[in-house]
Amino acid sequence: MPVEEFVAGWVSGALGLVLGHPFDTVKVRLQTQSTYRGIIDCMVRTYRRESVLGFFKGMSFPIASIAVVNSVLFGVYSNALLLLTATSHHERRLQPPSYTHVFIAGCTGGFLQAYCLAPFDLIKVRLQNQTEPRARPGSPPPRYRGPVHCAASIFQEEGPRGLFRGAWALTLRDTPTLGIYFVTYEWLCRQSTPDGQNPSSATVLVAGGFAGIASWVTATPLDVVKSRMQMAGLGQREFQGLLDCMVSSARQEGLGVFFRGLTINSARAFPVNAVTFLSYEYLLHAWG
Ligand SMILES: CN(C)C(=N)NCCC[C@H](N)C(=O)O
Repeated sequence: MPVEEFVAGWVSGALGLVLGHPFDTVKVRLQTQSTYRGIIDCMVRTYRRESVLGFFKGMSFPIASIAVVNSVLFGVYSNALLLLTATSHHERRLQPPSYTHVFIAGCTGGFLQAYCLAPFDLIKVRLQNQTEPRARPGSPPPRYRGPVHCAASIFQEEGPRGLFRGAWALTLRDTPTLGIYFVTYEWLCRQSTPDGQNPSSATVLVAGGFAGIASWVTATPLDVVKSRMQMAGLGQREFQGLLDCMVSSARQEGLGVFFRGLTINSARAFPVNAVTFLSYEYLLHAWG
């Protein structure tokens, strides 16, 4: 089993993550808290109350976990294509796989990464939603003191299964949308690259960016549901399950609720995924 894809997936994912985390914090807050009037209001209030550090809350755990999550995604994707088409990454420029194979391999990568991602994503979302400024003498401490304390508290208060809160919504979000992600990327690369050649860096950047946008646009409704289910259990709203979360959110806030965070998600998706694909292709080429 080729391992380069796993390593390239890890490095490229980490670069994209640091770039996109501030946008991700604003998105999560818009999706789960109804107190903000929009993106700018959320950014201004976060900055005023928590300084620039507020945008980076909850980033340390994803950085640690991206090694597993992104390498599983890219590694499983590439190895699934190897199984389906009997071609390695380098051979695929001369013998491009069908879009059906790309979609199936992307869905497989998405499905498996969702299970690795679930507990890390839960902790990230819980920490991102803490709006308290950094601890000052006399001010009440935030509920979670950091990622390890957050994981331990969830384990104690909500049980081991609590760490997988929202995992089902996450799996439903990631399985088809990662198929869309890789199909969009492949399609855009093939449109602007002569047969048998490697796509240029500019093509990879644009195709990666639009692959990110296409996948996040389709992922946003289930992303909202996932974030809300992850925040349930904190003594706020409780849901009976995924369907209950969808129905009660739509009843109380209208159908528009499923598109919360769409703009910021798309704005974040372009640079994050442009950098992710560029570094992924670059590393595989360099090791080639
Ligand atoms: C729609 N979904 C779930 C994705 N496209 N996932 C791939 C993640 C890529 C990058 N780390 C990001 O956060 O955009």
